Amino acid sequence: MSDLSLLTIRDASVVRGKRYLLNGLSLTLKAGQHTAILGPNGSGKSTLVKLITRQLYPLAGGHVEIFGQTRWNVTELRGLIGIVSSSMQLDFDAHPPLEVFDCVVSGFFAARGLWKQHAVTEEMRVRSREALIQTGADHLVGRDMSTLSTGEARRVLIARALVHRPKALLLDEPCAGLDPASRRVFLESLRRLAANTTLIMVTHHIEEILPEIGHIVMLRDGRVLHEGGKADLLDSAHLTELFGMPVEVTGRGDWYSASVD
Ligand SMILES: Nc1ncnc2c1ncn2[C@@H]1O[C@H](COP(=O)(O)OP(=O)(O)OP(=O)(O)O)[C@@H](O)[C@H]1O
Repeated sequence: MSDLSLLTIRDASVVRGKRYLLNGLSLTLKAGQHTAILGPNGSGKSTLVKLITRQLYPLAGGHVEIFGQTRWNVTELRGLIGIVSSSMQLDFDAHPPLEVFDCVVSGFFAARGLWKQHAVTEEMRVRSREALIQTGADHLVGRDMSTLSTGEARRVLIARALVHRPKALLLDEPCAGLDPASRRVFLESLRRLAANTTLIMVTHHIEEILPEIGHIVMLRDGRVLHEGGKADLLDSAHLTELFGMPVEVTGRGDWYSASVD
């Protein structure tokens, strides 16, 4: 594992009105360190993702660094961290129609679909095909995005993020909207990606934490409540504290599950 910092956030606060969405949050993730960011509804997970994508900025004094860079543009960011959230999916669902392969290739142009001005090279096509194979979505080529199931569309969007060969993938609620069987199949495909890319999963379900993920960040009230190794943190006492009610954690092989009385 490399000691290179993938993400360093120091003393980041984000305020809306009188409310602190993030409250002096500090966090360092290392390259190669697969991580789950876990927290209840309203703990600040989406706000944290928006801070990384620069949809939001911290108050003065806060600091966000990605692979040692404090300034980056959107194009550079895609090569550093590929970001896929369930809300992004809505952008690709609607009109006009968008074919799966075009959706992935258009990732090179940060566009929704291909237009006359986009010069698609053979290398872009090769990389798009590779990315679709990596996520197990190559059989969907030819379909329209609006006809795909939630899980299928998410695989295509992850492939779209992978065309940039990012050093890390940030997956915001990657299993939202998936039934239990689809979720397990989808999680198995994410496990394969973990071999080549650092995964950062944002979730409120410990059932989604892949065996490959060893590092846990617990968010509550806009700050880091606990951070550390999976074996130390994924237990009933820590989850009860995190969610503010009795939670019973059970380990099943390399996976975990939680139940609430
Ligand atoms: N624009 C805003 N104005 C005021 N409050 C906001 C705004 N955006 C978010 N919040 C509040 O900030 C808190 C953190 O929101 P955020 O969406 O980051 O939480 P989350 O952990 O992603 O939650 P969830 O799991 O429900 O998606 C919530 O209490 C939310 O109501």
